[in-house]
Amino acid sequence: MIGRLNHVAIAVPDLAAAVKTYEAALGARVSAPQVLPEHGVTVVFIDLGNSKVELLEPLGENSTIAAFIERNPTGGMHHICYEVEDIATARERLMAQGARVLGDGNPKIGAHGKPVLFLHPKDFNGTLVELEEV
Ligand SMILES: CC[C@@H](C(=O)O)C(=O)SCCNC(=O)CCNC(=O)[C@H](O)C(C)(C)COP(=O)(O)OP(=O)(O)OC[C@H]1O[C@@H](n2cnc3c(N)ncnc32)[C@H](O)[C@@H]1OP(=O)(O)O
Ligand SMILES: [Co+2]
Repeated sequence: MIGRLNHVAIAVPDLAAAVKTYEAALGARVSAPQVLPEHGVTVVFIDLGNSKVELLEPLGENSTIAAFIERNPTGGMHHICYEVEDIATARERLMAQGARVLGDGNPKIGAHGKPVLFLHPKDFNGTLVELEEV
């Protein structure tokens, strides 16, 4: 079911500062920021050729990642995103296995304009898993 690694996401308290570090220290080519109120984050992507790094900063009072940044003030690894061919089939299989699909349980459109789902970290060895349909 899961295919390629689409991205690894790092939550940061200050996106502009993190972008500067990645550009200056790692020579990263960073995309323009995307403000995504429906996800409560602002994100940029670093294209690695075979995968991506997503840097994300809380957006707004009730950002989904506000609590994460409170717990990890300097930021940290936030989630891993695997690609799936069909998000509805993936959702059925996961629910049949008793995995918790987060939010209202329905896919949302993610930063790449594709449907995404999130799975509870407690069901995947402490790692927040995102699935993106490709
Ligand atoms: C840009 C769009 C999209 C894309 O296209 O790529 C994105 O990536 S959007 C990214 C932001 N959106 C999300 O993360 C949505 C899914 N996340 C959630 O629903 C919540 O963040 C959460 C996972 C339910 C956590 O909620 P939170 O309020 O932070 O805390 P809780 O107290 O409910 O946490 C319960 C438990 O889980 C641990 N936790 C929280 N976040 C993570 C994490 N990122 N990785 C690992 N573990 C995490 C938290 O520490 C709690 O553990 P205990 O204290 O042991 O109970
Ligand atoms: Co993501």
